Amino acid sequence: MATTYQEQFSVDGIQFTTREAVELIEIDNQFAKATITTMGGSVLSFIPKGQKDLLWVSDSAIYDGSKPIRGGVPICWPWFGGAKQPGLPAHGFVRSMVWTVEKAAHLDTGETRVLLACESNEKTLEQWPHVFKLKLCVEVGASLTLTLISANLSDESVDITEALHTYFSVANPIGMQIKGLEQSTHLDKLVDNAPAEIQTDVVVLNPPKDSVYLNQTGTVSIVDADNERQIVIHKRNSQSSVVWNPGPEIVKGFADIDDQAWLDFACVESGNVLEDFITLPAKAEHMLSVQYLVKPL
Ligand SMILES: O=P(O)(O)OC[C@H]1O[C@@H](O)[C@H](O)[C@@H](O)[C@@H]1O
Repeated sequence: MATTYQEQFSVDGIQFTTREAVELIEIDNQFAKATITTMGGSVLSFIPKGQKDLLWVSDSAIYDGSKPIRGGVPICWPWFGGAKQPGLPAHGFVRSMVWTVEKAAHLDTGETRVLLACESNEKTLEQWPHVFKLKLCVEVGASLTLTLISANLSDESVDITEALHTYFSVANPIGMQIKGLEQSTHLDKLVDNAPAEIQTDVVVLNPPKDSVYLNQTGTVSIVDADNERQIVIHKRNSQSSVVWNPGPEIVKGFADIDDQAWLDFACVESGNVLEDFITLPAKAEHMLSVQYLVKPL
């Protein structure tokens, strides 16, 4: 009989469970609780001790393995947004793959580290003809750190776009401030990626919003005022941020988001998208990393 993950990584505070067809990794340490799924290598929940969840997952999310779970931190890779060829999935294919757990352990600091991975196979090569391995290192402590490592195992250089498509749980997205995006070139996806005016003032979310901020490398902060907290996003090797909330009309087109649920989240995504693409030379690796932490207002 095959060894289960629970047998392989037997340690208090790291529990492997299932919900329908989806495998979950439940972490509980002195700093926080977190839930990760092997479906798409996505973190679904991060609750620092004494605080509310930073992440939002839809009440109508689908757990039968047929599609990515709506919420948490889906990984868009090897492309962000629509595919260049018709018939291929938006935001790439790794969010629909079942990832492998390579490591799961507590560190001497009391934090927990889980390493997940996925790699090219016959099906991915049909969609994207490049041999790759993708690793996600999840570190659960007082903050949540996600490090995505893209390895190009082929003999040719390849271009990728990517994003950690994070759904943050917020008390009220209407009029919410998102700091750190001012001064960046900004494209409006709601009007065919039209270049929008560079904003000199702090971005205020007025759903619907679907905006890409290019050449944006600095820290971004979500002012979740009604929860009396600020969610801080520190980024490494990320040139782009994306802000998305469908608002009351567009949300109706999403079967796995309830009509009122746009009031509960804001996606603030970190990555390298559109013209901020990454060229990965043959056999090279690229690392994208984010750290999410909560500060009182
Ligand atoms: O429904 P999906 O494929 O998860 O995408 C959700 C949204 O993801 C955002 O990143 C895009 O900017 C939006 O245009 C898109 O609607």
